[in-house]
Amino acid sequence: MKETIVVKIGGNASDQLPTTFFKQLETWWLEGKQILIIHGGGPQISQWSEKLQLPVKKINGIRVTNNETLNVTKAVLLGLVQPKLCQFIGNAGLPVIGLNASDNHLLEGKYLNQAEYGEVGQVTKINKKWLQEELQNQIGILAPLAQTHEGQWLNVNADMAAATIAIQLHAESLVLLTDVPGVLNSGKVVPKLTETVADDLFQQHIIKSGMMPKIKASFNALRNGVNQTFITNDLGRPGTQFQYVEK
Ligand SMILES: Nc1ncnc2c1ncn2[C@@H]1O[C@H](COP(=O)(O)OP(=O)(O)O)[C@@H](O)[C@H]1O
Ligand SMILES: CC(=O)N[C@@H](CCC(=O)OP(=O)(O)O)C(=O)O
Repeated sequence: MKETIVVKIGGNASDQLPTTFFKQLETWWLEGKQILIIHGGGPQISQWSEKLQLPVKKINGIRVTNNETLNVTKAVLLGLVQPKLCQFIGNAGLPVIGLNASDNHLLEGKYLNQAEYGEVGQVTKINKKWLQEELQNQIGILAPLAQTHEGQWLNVNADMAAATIAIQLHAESLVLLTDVPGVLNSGKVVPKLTETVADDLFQQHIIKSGMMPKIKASFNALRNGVNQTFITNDLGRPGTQFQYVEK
């Protein structure tokens, strides 16, 4: 079976993708790898929520989402962020398809903690067979939303969605592309990060906010069979590589 690479692009990163991003995608594509991109859009959702005078609240990097925020999230991710990314990648001469949870039951999910976060979920199941077929012919760009078995849409943190999907696809690598060159400690990138060191940086409040779901997602992926996980702002540089030590 072809090697699969899952790349998550944060909302900040998606507005200013460097040439190296498209070059690396092209290299992987020409090498015959399957590529799935999960896109975020957090800053864009916050911006539109503010314009619409809706509350913007995150707990540990997870957006508290009521029904109105859920509608804004769907509109922004599927109406603004995803088409723009498809356009950029298509303009780079690569075959691409935009995807969402409702395509052939692509992403099923369940509530994370409705009392705390509202209409927020985690991915529980993917339509792997159909997705693998789609990825044979084109690069997939998928939004981080899921649907419950009953059809209720859920907002999913894109880092967490990317990790679960990478696990279910038995991906070789998961790359979290963001607006910082890796996990930073005193202004320097930590090149290799174990869970013990990550816990320590978290206790010291050096790892916080949007970095928290990324750390959790990266170790979750490694624990469950993904061979390599990275956080970087440039696909040409490894940034921080996560190291899983079995306990
Ligand atoms: N130790 C850390 N190293 C680097 N970034 C950190 C750290 N702790 C918190 N952050 C924050 O995490 C942000 C990346 O998360 P986020 O804004 O959610 O990005 P994305 O939109 O790519 O998911 C960085 O811009 C930075 O502000
Ligand atoms: C539940 C939850 O937090 N969902 C995220 C989905 C988008 C996202 O994760 O975007 P970034 O990767 O750009 O942060 C949100 O509403 O912001």
